[in-house]
Amino acid sequence: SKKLEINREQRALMKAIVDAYNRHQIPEDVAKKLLQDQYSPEENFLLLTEMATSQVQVLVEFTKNIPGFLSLDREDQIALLKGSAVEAMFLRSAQVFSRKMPTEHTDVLEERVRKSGIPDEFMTPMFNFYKSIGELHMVQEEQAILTAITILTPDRPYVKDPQAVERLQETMLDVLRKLCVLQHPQEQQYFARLLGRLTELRTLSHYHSEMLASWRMNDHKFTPLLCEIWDVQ
Ligand SMILES: O=C(NC1CCCCC1)[C@H](C1CCCCC1)n1c(-c2ccc(-c3nnn[nH]3)cc2)nc2ccccc21
Repeated sequence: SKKLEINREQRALMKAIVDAYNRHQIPEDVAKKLLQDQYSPEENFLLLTEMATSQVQVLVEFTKNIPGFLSLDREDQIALLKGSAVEAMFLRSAQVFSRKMPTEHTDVLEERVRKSGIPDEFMTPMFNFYKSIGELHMVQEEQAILTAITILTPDRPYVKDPQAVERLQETMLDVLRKLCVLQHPQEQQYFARLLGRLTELRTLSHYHSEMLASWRMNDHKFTPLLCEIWDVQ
């Protein structure tokens, strides 16, 4: 039916976002590194800050390709990036964790992350989120559009024109809804489950600054970009 069909304009929008998402992959795959060796908390924290720093740079490039983003107020663009960076990091970590790999690799990866130096009390919410993302078996279009929807969240702090952001987010939500029906015709509520993950993601990112502070080590060093984005140091 007309209602459900992805029209030409939406197809172009989806292509722009997926191309940007694929173009801006994380350079060095952290999963490969973690599967190779067990590192100390200090080395793991350094790995996290390196990966997170490069992911923020990738996120900025990806965001610039979201149709309409660059026509938003400049300060609102910064507020949206700052407000979504931690969520985008956990979403990308979940996608790295849920990537198709032999079961024993997933088990080793989970073990390495569990023993990395992250405080135990955050393991449950973090892995619950990773597993709930994994169970969705998202196609890359869905992953890319979900990341764009996370960035285009109107109620981030300091956004001056939330309506303009809401209009862009609604366009993305409409494409994602149609895509979900097409990709997962059996699962009635797939789209709703997908959006439910964004609520879980926001909750997980509330723990973030506390998580960072309680890594089992002293002297947490950050890059200048992370100090900006993570409000630390
Ligand atoms: O590097 C990583 N994630 C990058 C993935 C790609 C985008 C940028 C982040 C970290 C690893 C760092 C080294 C020690 C183990 C975890 N990571 C995390 C993770 C764990 C704790 C915090 C955190 N934040 N604040 N305190 N701890 C953030 C991310 N979850 C992962 C699941 C699968 C694979 C890697 C994963």
